[in-house]
Amino acid sequence: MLIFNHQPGRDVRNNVTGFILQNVSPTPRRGIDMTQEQQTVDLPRSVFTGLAEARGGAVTGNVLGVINYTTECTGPRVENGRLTLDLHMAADAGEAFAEVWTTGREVVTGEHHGVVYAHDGEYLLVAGRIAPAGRYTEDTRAAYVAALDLMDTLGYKNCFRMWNFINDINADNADGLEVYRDFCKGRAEAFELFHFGDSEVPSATGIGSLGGGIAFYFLASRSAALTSVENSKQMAAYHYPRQYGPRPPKFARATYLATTHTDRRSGQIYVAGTASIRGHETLHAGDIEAQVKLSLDNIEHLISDENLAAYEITQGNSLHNLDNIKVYVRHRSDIPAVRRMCEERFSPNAHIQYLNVDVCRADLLVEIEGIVA
Ligand SMILES: C=C(O[C@@H]1C=C(C(=O)O)C=C[C@H]1O)C(=O)O
Repeated sequence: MLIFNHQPGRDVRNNVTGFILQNVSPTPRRGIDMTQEQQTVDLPRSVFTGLAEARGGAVTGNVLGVINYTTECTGPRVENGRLTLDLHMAADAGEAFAEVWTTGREVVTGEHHGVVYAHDGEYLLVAGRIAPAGRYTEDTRAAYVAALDLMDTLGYKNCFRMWNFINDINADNADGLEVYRDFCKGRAEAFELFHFGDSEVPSATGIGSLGGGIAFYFLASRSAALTSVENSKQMAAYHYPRQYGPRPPKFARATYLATTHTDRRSGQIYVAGTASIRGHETLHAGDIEAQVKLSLDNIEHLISDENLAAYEITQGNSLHNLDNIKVYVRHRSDIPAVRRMCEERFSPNAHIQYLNVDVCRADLLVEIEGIVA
């Protein structure tokens, strides 16, 4: 059973949640384990490639997983020994691409309460899917619980990045609640069950998709050092006021991942989906160019030494250090203008994918994410 949904006589929520409540201990999730303080670990890598190349094994090294941004949502599954998830994020085959995650060690795959995973002793990739439904809170909670329980069970407690692809993200659910807000409720409840403090939630993307209910994939580490980073010019999403839904979106603006607990100069920065928001408000409704500019300005500030000083991180980053970039654009006709503006500010060597999907607030036209690697 690889898709979460409610069927008469089989209540995934009660099964999974009941199991968890007996097993979760209320200990802090993170914190420096002194035995690990000086330990050095490698950092995970991802590349964008064509679907056929990813399938044909053109990517060398140990593959943690293949995420296909393609024309239908299937999986997650283990295919040719690799965790594979197909997301419905492309209108046709010409737009499709694969994101391949690689690691330095041998990878083992498996399945746990409906989620599929791959791990190498240091990093865990876990993927799941929730079937299309009239309501999502309970299935989201159950699916997240399965994934978070897996992290605890296998010992990958440092979850540093989550991606969520939500079909009909701005539509109303069966109760008149926006689907995105319905999803946020289930996610917040799952984090609560696992005693995640607000500053322990990972960076994330919560974005529209073209079909398939809700699909997700998460990355977690066993011993890499992790710091959640906020943007001093934006309100932390987990503090958004009630007007944005019954439970706020629980994610960090970025996560800083380093090879040792003392390294504050050469880590990776996983930048969450970033939009035209200051404080908690959407700015420039209806103006695509102004929204692109503010999204880029937000990322530029987020990864700057000025913002990172609060975390004692000094890397001298600019937008030229961002790579593995995804730009989500609500209206296809806006893509040429968005592309031109992004190319002006990102490095000419950056790998950038443009996707035509809805964004989590009806007034947002664009959103951008990436990695300083
Ligand atoms: C654009 C925003 O949120 C979006 C939704 C997210 C989520 O719910 O996980 C994470 C980042 C963005 O994809 C925002 O609130 O700034």
